[in-house]
Amino acid sequence: MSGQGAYASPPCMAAEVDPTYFDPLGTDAQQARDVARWRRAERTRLAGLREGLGQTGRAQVSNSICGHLETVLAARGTLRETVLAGYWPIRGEPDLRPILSDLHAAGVCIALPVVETPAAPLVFRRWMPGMRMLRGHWSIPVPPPEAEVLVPDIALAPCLGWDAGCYRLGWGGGYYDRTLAALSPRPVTIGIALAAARLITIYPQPHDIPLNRIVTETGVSGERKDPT
Ligand SMILES: Nc1nc2c(c(=O)[nH]1)N(C=O)[C@@H](CNc1ccc(C(=O)N[C@@H](CCC(=O)O)C(=O)O)cc1)CN2
Ligand SMILES: Nc1ncnc2c1ncn2[C@@H]1O[C@H](COP(=O)(O)OP(=O)(O)OP(=O)(O)O)[C@@H](O)[C@H]1O
Repeated sequence: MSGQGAYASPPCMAAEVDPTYFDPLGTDAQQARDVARWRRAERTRLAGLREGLGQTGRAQVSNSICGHLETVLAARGTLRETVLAGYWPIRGEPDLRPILSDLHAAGVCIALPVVETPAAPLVFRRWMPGMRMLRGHWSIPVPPPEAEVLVPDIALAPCLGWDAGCYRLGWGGGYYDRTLAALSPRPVTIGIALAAARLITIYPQPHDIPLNRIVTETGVSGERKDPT
């Protein structure tokens, strides 16, 4: 971009007239960059934390999470014909495939997220145990293109980090936030995380959408209700 007219409005010169002038937009941009840098460092640390558990530790975590998740879902009554979005585990994420298979056997429609367009909302496609999977964006296994597109009633979102406000830190693509922003009504959202991945805050930004609950290997967070 060059020359005048490339911007929607002329640059703000107020600080040159009065250096103490507070430019809220400039400050927000700096803060957003600081948060993005902090999040990148936290993602590396939190991925290492999960790595450090080893396969046996991660399997124990996955087992316990499946148990707590079962309790949370059972409290919702029958889920027959409900669409529940899970995920195919990557990079040490808790493996919920056993519970997804059980739910499928109980008549729940299971969907998995697919990045069909980068930097756009996720698409959810129907999954069944044993289904042929393809490698999608980021090499994540996804159902084939002929699998039915579904809209989830409940979405499980894997979290690298989380906070007490039920805010989620993911892999940095912004995919769940974009997806939840585009869905109306929003699905019930359940974050899946390691207890030790709890942060004091993820420094929520305007685009961050909190989840309704977080399930870890040690239990279930209180429910965060959506504003009505
Ligand atoms: N198992 C699983 N499936 C999932 C997700 C997930 O978190 N776990 N997703 C949850 O969203 C979606 C994929 N998420 C992705 C998140 C980031 C990038 C990515 O390209 N990351 C960049 C960094 C981005 C940045 O920092 O600006 C990279 O690592 O180069 C790709 C996919 C859908 N499927
Ligand atoms: N609704 C949205 N519209 C446009 N851009 C968005 C939206 N939500 C998030 N983003 C972009 O995505 C970037 C990454 O967001 P964030 O750090 O919250 O990712 P994340 O939640 O960790 O990622 P993921 O959901 O993919 O695991 C943000 O800097 C923002 O620019």
